[in-house]
Amino acid sequence: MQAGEPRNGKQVVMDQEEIMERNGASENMHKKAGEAGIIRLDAELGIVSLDETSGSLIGSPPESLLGRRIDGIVDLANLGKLMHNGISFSNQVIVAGDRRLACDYVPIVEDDRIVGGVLTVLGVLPKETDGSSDDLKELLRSAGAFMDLDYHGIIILDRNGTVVMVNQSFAEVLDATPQTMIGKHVHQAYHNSQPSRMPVVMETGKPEISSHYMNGKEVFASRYPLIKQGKVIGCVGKILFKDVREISLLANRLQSAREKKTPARAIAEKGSLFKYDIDSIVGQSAKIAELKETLLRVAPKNSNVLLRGESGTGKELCAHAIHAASTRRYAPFVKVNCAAIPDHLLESELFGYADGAFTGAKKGGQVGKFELADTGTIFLDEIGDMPLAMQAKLLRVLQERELVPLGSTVPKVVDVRVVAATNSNLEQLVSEGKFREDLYYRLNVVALTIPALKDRMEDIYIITKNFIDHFNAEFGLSVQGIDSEAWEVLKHHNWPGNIRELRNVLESAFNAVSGPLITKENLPIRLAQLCPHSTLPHEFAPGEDLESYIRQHLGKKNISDMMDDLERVILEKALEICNGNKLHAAQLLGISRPGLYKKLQKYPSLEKT
Ligand SMILES: Nc1ncnc2c1ncn2[C@@H]1O[C@H](COP(=O)(O)OP(=O)(O)OP(=O)(O)O)[C@@H](O)[C@H]1O
Repeated sequence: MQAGEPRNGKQVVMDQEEIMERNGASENMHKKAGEAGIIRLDAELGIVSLDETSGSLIGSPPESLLGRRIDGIVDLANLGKLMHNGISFSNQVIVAGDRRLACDYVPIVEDDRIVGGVLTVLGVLPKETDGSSDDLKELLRSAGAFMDLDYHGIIILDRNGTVVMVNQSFAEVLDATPQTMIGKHVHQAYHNSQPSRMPVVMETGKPEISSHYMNGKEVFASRYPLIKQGKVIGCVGKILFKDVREISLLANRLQSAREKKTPARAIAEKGSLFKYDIDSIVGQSAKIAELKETLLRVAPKNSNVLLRGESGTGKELCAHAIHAASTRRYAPFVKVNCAAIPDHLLESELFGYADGAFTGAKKGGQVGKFELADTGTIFLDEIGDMPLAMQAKLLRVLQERELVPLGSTVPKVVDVRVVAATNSNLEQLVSEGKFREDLYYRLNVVALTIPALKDRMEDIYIITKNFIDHFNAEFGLSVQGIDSEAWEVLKHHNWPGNIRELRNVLESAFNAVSGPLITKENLPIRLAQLCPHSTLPHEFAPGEDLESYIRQHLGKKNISDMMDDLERVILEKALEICNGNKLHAAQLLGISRPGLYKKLQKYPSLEKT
């Protein structure tokens, strides 16, 4: 259909009503419009129907407008492009003759195709705004198109201090709408706020950037005088940060990334602010590609995530990646290892305590991890080891989004996304009554299983290459790779400790390597022993006869080293019997969970396996 050609209004209107209902546009638009005029357009911006109000607001009888293109009747400036591209806007200005009209626009989409749109003419803007200079009017027309799309709040004043343009984002900070602000002097348009600095900026002609209290919030804003041929014609203000705390969070992160030499420095130089992000998950297997895709899909949502997988597979790394790909990325990421904290300290660690809550408590109390993670992400590692009493308290915080610090009666509201991880069989713990079923369902909203290294052995090459690069930088070496005999050893191992074990093996090889390639001799003895033709002297290993070990090493190793060998084997065996469950292993060994963690720190290859 050509522009200007009359249309069969009735038929098209009925179709569009139907489409609008489906798009959810109709009801909202009418409600919002009140006394406003409604103009329905087709895909080429031709007028399909319009009401009396639109005609009188535009200043022409409706029948003289029907069938014509809207951009031939009013000056849409850049808004025309948005409408053509199916982008909605609100409270933008179009010019009809000498009238400036405030308008909203919603496209109508059917089967992913833009079939038309609804332009709501909200009203004629007050005359005083027309006191702006021609230069300012021109600027406003071209500014209109981008202002509504800008995340930052933007406001424009004319030389008299009258608001001539303001976007949704800015108005939201004041709990207002652009329509209620436009036409008012800036001092009347702001409520519950510090007086605007923009009139001052127009007086001095000097831009300013500073924090400002608006509607009870401290924002960070810039203001620039608009100068044409040496004359101030208005002022533009922009809210750069809607909460000044965002700035210090960002600055702290940048600072710590700058200070650290490796690996955060390297990551920062790559252009990322985060310790780890999705690119830190190395692997080319289909399993890892699928995992990364899922991580990126769930990251922007706010749902709790449960990461499952054997120890050392990269659950913590994935938690970091989720945080870095979420909208919470500039807020804190706080990790809590539920198994490593003694039961009686866990509550105060998570929720904090008030002044004088218990004997020995710090003066002034202490902020808990949940509060530290406010607006960010809390990573609850080893959630399966959380004591039952604590599980009930955690559930309450997840449900009510508020916590009460130990010894306090005042609840605190927290906005925290929970990513939990476990290598325990939670379903079994639930059936044994050791893990609350309701908490299980709360955490299990999105469950992701990280594959074990043995199930994606094709990744071992690229992960090894990455660790070699990493350790070359850390050790100041230039190791080229791994010789074929050493590769045989790595490939025959079944990696119960997964990537963490591979990393530890390579780190220990870097301590031993003397040439360009890592050899079998540079690998830990217990690994090299797997190779059938090993000639290396062996260490005490599980299943070995204790007496023959002692005979072989007496006089070669001191007693403390031999005790360490023995301790390592005992710990390894206990963990194996308990399927890696540290709480059970600690009970079996007759020590506390934190005590077990302390011991495991002595043996890198065992730590957390
Ligand atoms: N895909 C990967 N690419 C590179 N490094 C990885 C990968 N997965 C894990 N790592 C590294 O392996 C080590 C162990 O990872 P991580 O701590 O995330 O494992 P985990 O599953 O949380 O372990 P645990 O269950 O014992 O807490 C870390 O040094 C981590 O950076």
